[in-house]
Parts: sequence; C-alpha cells; structure tokens
Amino acid sequence: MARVGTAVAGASPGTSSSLSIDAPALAGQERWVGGMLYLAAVDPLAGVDVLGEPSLYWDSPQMREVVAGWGEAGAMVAGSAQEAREVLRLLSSAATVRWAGEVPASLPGPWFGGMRFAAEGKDEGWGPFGFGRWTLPERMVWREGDRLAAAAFVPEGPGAEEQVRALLVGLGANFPAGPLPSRRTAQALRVSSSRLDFERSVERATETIAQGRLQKVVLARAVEIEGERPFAPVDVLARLREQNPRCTTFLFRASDGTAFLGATPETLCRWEGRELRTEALAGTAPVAQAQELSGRDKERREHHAVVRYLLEVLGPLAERIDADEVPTLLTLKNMVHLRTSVRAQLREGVGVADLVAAMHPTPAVGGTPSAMALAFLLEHEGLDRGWYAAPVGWVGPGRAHQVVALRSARVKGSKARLFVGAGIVAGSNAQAEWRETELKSLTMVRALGGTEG
Ligand SMILES: C=C(O[C@H]1C=CC=C(C(=O)O)[C@@H]1O)C(=O)O
Repeated sequence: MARVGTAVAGASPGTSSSLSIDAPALAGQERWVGGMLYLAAVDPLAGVDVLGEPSLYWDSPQMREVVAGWGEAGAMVAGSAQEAREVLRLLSSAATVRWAGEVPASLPGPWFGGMRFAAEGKDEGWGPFGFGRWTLPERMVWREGDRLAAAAFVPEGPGAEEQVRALLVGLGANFPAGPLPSRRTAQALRVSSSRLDFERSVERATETIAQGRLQKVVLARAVEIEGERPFAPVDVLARLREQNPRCTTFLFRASDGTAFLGATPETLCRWEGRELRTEALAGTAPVAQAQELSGRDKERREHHAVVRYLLEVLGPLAERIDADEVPTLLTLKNMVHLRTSVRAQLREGVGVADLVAAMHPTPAVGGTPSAMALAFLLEHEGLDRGWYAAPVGWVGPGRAHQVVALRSARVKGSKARLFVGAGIVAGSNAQAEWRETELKSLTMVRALGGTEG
C-alpha cells in the first residue's frame, strides 16, 4: 500500500508523521493548502543563506524550469514499482493542493521525487530513500517567466491558511535578491573503483552477446569518493548547473539527509496533457572525436536499440509518434552523445504513470531484450543502483517531467558514491568502456570539487 505522510510545518525530511492511508483513496480530495507570492529575487538557490540547505533542487534550462525546495509538507512513499505507478497516477490526476488566494500561472511539481532502478538491492546507503518517494516541499521557490515565485504548503486543517501566510511573509521578507555567490571549494579527493571487476563484467557481457542471448546491456559501476571535508550539496549543485548547461541538475534528499544529486543529459518524459517529449540518448565519444561518432557502427547499434525500443513501447500508448530520422550530436562539456528526439500525441487517458511503467528502463540504461538484460545485471553487475539510472523528477495534475538519473552521486558527509555506466554491444572493448565511464565520471568529480585528474 502506498502511504501518505504529513509533516508539521518547519519539519525537515525524515520527520514526516506516518498518517498511513491508501494513496488512491486520496484522489479528488484536497489535503494541503498552498499560497504564493512573487519575489524580487533572481536565484532560487540563493535561499540557502536564510533557509539552509535545500531539500530539493531542479534546474532544467531546456524547459526553463528552476526550483528549490525546503522542508516537507507531505510525502508519498511507494514500496514497489506497482505502488510507484499508483502514486504517480494519483499525483498526476488529483489536485492535492487547495490554493488560498492567488493561483500560480504555472508551476513545476509541486511533487518531487524518484524511485529505484530495480526492486532488489543490498546497499544500505539507499535504505533512507526507500523504493520510491515523492515530497511536497513546505516552501518552494521557482522561476515563472522572468520572475521568481514562492509558495508555501501546509496540511489542510484548522489554522492552515494562517500558517501558509506566515511562511510566505518570512519568504518575502528574507529571500536574498542576488544570485548565489560563487563558492569555489576545490579539494583533494580520494577516488577508488575496481577496474578489474568492471572489465570482467564487460567481457562476460560480450560473451553472452556472442552466444546470442543478449543484444545490448548497459553495465554500471560505482566510484567511491572521499573528500578532505564534508561536501556541501549547494556548492556541488552550483558547479553542476554552471558546468552542464545542457543537462538537468537535480537534488533529492532522503529522510536522513543523504543527498542524491547529479546533472543528467537524458529526459525520460516531459508530459503535458496529450503531448509527450522523449529522446533516445546512447552512443558516446570524447568531444575531440565528435565528428567520427555518427559514423561508428558500434555506437549506432547502441543508439538504435534505444530508438527501436521507444517506438515499440510507445506504439500502443500513442495516436501519433514523430522521431528524428537521423540522430544528432548532443555536445556536453567533455563528451558527445548521439541523440534522437521523439515526440508523441498520446491516446486519451495515458499519463505519466503509464509512460514511466512502459518506458523504464530504456536500453540506454538497461538493455535488449529488456528482461534478459535486467537478469544479466542482477547476476553480474554486482551493484545496487538505487536511484541511479531511474526516473526522477516532478509531477502535478496533468503534467510531469521525469529525467533518467545519470551522472549522479549519493553524498553523505565527506563521502560520495558516484555511478557511471556504458552500453555494451557486440564488438565492445572492456578497456574502451572503462575509459568511457571515466569520462562520464568527470561530471560529478568536477562538481565535487576535484580536478580532472
Ligand atoms: C548509462 C549512462 O549513460 C547512458 C546515456 C548516454 C550514453 C550512454 C552510452 O553511450 O553508453 C548510456 O547509454 C551513464 O551516464 O551512466
């Protein structure tokens, strides 16, 4: 059963009480009161100076979405993929917020969260994140057109509107007007990961592919990082967004304060009414080899596995699908990817819950045939991916934006566990795949304050 938790105003993540109700039973009812105002400010992240470290951050320059959130007015928890589907269905169909006063013209969310890549896993560090968790922040600040807007939410009940007003007055009076001052806190990092284990798994994968049991599998590994002093998630976010303007920078915080953050280039779905935007992103080269990438057979096969899969799973959900005829190059700071943009007109009644259930995991993070690839990962990858490579993002009535949580790390104190993967097909070479994952790890290594090494 999916559970809903409400938290007292001012509570930090983890202090949600356990009002335990069947999530679908909530449908159509209003359980939180929200209020909003406009701020004379430019940067949601600047709120750190008065509100402390945010509990969530979301910055998608492509979609002009920037949101920071503090505290937790409510949480929805899912213990399985089925429950996650129920929660997404509920949050995308029911109006969970009753607005007191002005109603925002548009707002991302207001529910933010994610889920695990797969059901099984033994890494205790993922425990506080649960299988899936979506939260309604107590205070949130976002960009609306050229302005910043702020909202406060509290559970519906006596005095709720007064509490909302008090929170808004505090936000309006104290929110810093300028951008977050840049804080350069480079530090020496101890970095370790087992190259031998990864290369052995790649070899096992190519053997299985040669036997004809798999066509593609995306193998990932963890990189353990230790800093000289605790990492400050806000500093890491500031660097991520600055260094990765083509990516979605995100932060989600678990009940014990552990941060999961990253800057991903891959959108799983941007859904609004009947419109869907998605993409196939697979096939990678260093920027210096950008011109050769489109012609490389191995990368094209890696890429086309994803395009074919998307067209196949979206077929029954869509009235019309339009995909680029040839992949384009997506250029990031130090690497390029092959990208095929896919747009669809969805059938009546299809929503984000159906899309996530049908699409995740795409062969950009799983493989083909999908079930075989997932079984292979379970047996040979030796990694609990947790929320890495899984759908994370925001959801609200009739709209949602979910990205694939790549180029990401779980951060607690001075320790970070970073995740990187690479698509393996016939002809993949273990050393080259290692180098590709090293390249991908630079996104987070740089943001954590390390040099390129
Ligand atoms: C699995 C990852 O990247 C995926 C997305 C883009 C390109 C990929 C590739 O070329 O292998 C991967 O499919 C990762 O960054 O951990």
